Amino acid sequence: MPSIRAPGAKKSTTLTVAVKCRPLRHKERGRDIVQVIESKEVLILDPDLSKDYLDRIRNRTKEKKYCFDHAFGPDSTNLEVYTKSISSIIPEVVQGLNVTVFAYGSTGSGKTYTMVGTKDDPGLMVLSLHTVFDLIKMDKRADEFEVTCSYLEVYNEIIYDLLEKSSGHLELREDPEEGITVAGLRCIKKQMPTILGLLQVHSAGKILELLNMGNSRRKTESTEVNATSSRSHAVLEISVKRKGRNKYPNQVLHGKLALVDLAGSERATETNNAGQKLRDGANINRSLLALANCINALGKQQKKGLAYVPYRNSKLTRILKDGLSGNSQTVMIATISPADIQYHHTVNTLKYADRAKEIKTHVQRNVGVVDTHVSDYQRMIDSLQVTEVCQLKKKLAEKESELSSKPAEKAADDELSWLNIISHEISENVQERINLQKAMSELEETNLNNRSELQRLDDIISRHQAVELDGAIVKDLIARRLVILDNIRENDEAGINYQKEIEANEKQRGQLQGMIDEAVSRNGNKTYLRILSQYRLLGMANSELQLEVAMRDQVIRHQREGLKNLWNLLMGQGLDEKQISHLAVKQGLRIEGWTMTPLALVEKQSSSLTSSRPTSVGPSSGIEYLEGTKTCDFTISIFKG
Ligand SMILES: Nc1ncnc2c1ncn2[C@@H]1O[C@H](COP(=O)(O)OP(=O)(O)OP(=O)(O)O)[C@@H](O)[C@H]1O
Repeated sequence: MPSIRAPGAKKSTTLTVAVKCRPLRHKERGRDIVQVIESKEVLILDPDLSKDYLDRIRNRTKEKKYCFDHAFGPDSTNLEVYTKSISSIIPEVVQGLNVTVFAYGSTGSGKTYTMVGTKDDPGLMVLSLHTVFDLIKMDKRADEFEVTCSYLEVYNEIIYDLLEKSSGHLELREDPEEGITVAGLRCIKKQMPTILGLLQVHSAGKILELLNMGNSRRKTESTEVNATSSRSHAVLEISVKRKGRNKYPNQVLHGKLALVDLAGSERATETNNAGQKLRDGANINRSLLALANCINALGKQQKKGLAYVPYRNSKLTRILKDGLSGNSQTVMIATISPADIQYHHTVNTLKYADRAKEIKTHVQRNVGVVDTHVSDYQRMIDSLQVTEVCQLKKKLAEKESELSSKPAEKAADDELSWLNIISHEISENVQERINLQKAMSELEETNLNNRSELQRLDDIISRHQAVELDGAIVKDLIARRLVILDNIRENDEAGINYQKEIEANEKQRGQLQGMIDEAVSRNGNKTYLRILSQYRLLGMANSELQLEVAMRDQVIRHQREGLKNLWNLLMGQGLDEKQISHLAVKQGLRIEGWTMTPLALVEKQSSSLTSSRPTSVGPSSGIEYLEGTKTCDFTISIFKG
């Protein structure tokens, strides 16, 4: 019997921010200027000792104080950080919720130490993994669990697999069911109670072994501040699928835990590096800049409503999208150094963390079904990418080494490697275009919502003005109207920039294509050309499939919207669960996952729902104007008929 899913309850939660100050190192010059007060406050003393009492009372001091959810001093262990700020939310992962933990701070401030740790002081990645396995072992129900683990790094805006010895470049995919995924990323799988899977892992210990191997593959460099500075952003993802044996047998709860060790947040110039290192710095900062922009926009969203969040501006922010805004309970660990020479970095990190406190996420249980058309489709594309394209790449490499062993063909060889680079650039160019087009359509959607809110506001303002009701209300509504207009203007400006980027991207595509066609027409090596054209054709086919997937995502989003309206309509009629189920049965439909009556649901979701009472417009507008509408959020999935 075909089925639809009942609306799921969403829980709004703010980002948890914890600060950890590392100990002053023996070799470190300078003075300790950080004080942690009552496990919540962080006081940064003025690094300039020459300031006298008078300067201080004239408020010329650079002393600063911040308050966070948790603050840990130099004596705190990783276990303490874990127990107080994370351990309570890890069990949610086993219950189908998403959790994201990321460490942010300047180079040498202790991010890797906190996330990975040492043998004597294991880090948050290790402690969380143990908890996940322990929780599964202790589970009393007869449910089946599947735990998979992947570990990647983003270096110079390229994604590498840390679980692969020599990983190629990996690409991001957007799946309407799974969210952002990385095609071709190696996943270590453990199934409980039956152990199946390609790569079997019998315990957390085995995964930890692989994790250590992955860490040793991370791109590190010696900077002036840190001898083994991580130049990349590393993301460990632990995914837990739980399949019920008795109730809803084809229902799967899918929780994800993402643990992120970011690269240093310092500016490239300040690490006094040059050449490749400087390029690393610029690219690391491109991702971190994008992250800062997203955090700003998300903070603004709490105050202003529908601000556009530019997740698409970097690989890192695309990967972290769910963790930052969407369906995730998120913890930020801001790491700082106590040294006076690090004052500016420390204050920058704390300012950033202070802003992040404002971010709200909306957590919802991820419920799926065992089999879906969508994931089949995605798997098909991934296998095309991973197997066929990889095989062709291998053949190409073989052919190239064969050619380079013949001196007479050296010129052809050079030409061929050049062609290879160009082919890769074309594929990157297509990816970028898809990304830009999606960003454009998201922007348009945001502005569509802004415009409809504007329309509603205008109607209500004119109604209020007509009957000359309370002037204060009209004043508030007009102020809100200005905020919305401001949002629309900013989004329109961002749209113009995206449009320009799309045009530049198309121009580059044309140039690359022209170069490759010319080179191919000049090259005489028939075998190579055959393989190359096959490779390119496959690459094109893959890109086209991706475009189709992007368009299909859009359709699914609209279907989701349609179904949401349908539920709103049903609930607006005041029907109860029994009546709706009865209607559904008559239509040959089954409703899955109903755990409470729609009325109870309406009450639970009081922030987004309205009954006959008016409700507020924006998250903090304090204005009430919507009348008599009921709305609710829900999830849908695609079922085989
Ligand atoms: N809590 C701590 N206790 C003891 N030593 C620490 C602690 N935190 C960090 N350290 C030490 O400080 C140094 C820098 O730490 P780490 O490499 O973790 O910094 P990072 O923020 O990851 O730097 P980068 O961004 O350059 O990779 C290391 O030698 C580490 O062992």
